[in-house]
Amino acid sequence: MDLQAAEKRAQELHNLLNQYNYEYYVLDQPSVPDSEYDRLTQELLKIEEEFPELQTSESPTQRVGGQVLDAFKKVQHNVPMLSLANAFNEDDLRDFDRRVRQALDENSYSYVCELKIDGLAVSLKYEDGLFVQGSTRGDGTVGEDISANLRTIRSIPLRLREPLTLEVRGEAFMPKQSFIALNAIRDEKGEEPFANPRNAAAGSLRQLDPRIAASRNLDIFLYGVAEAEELGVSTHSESLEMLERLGFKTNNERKVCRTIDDVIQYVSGWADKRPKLSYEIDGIVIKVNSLAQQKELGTTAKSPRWAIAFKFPAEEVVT
Ligand SMILES: NC(=O)c1cnc(N)c2cc(Br)sc12
Repeated sequence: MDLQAAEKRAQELHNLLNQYNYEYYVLDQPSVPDSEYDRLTQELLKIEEEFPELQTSESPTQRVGGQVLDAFKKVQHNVPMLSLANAFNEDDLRDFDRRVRQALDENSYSYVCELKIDGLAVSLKYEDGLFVQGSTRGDGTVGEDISANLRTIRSIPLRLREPLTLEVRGEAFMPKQSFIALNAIRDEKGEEPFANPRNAAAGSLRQLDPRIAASRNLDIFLYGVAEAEELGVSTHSESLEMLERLGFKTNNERKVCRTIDDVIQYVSGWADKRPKLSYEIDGIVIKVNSLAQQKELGTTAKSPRWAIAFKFPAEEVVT
């Protein structure tokens, strides 16, 4: 096989492996057995061994780098990663709604309710559809570059289904079963167990050796697009649909609520459903759906006026 033929076959294998990875890790609906995925991966590794110039960073074989970092670089967030004000009861939610209604010129607005994933907030940057950088929230304006660790999360696409340049936000987390298994291994090794899945996810993503992060079965839900209005999106619901169209994993437990009464009903419905989830949540995020109204409401020094987090009490993890 000459370089031109190798390049053509490598591109075919990238497309196949990216699609199968998407089906398995994002849709949870694999269309081929693992053996087929492994066979194609071996074929690509063989081509890259024979033609090293084809072993590019976007290759599906390059999710886990071998280089151990000395430290994490700092990353400036051009669009600040905000934190949410908290609500703890129905009165807090009604106060929030009253503030929204008073601040908006018009009375017609709706909310989107989403599960508040108990993990680590991260930002992912793509250029022309290729994953170029991933970072932690940090203090909201400066985070740490953990690209090498985030690349190991199989539900994060290395190449989007459209060649867009954009930044997306989400929550990386450790599924409950992975957390239990990890602590069992740590216990056998006489190591300190992680207190909860959130700490385990944060500890895993702060490893300087990406092979450790790769071994921790981390996952992610994306829930925001920075500067979505510039991409022709007018509501948060449409942002989530765009994320899905691009190949990201989103959390489908979400509801558009026309009134705060609907929000309260949705929130109260989730309190006792948490144990059934395969991941931990610590509340429900409620956002004004219209991006124009979000802009009209603006933000305080660190939190948006157009969103609030209803917090549940800490969940007891079954060990
Ligand atoms: N769906 C969401 O907006 C969402 C889910 N889970 C989280 N931990 C967070 C945190 C912020 Br800040 S937003 C958000």
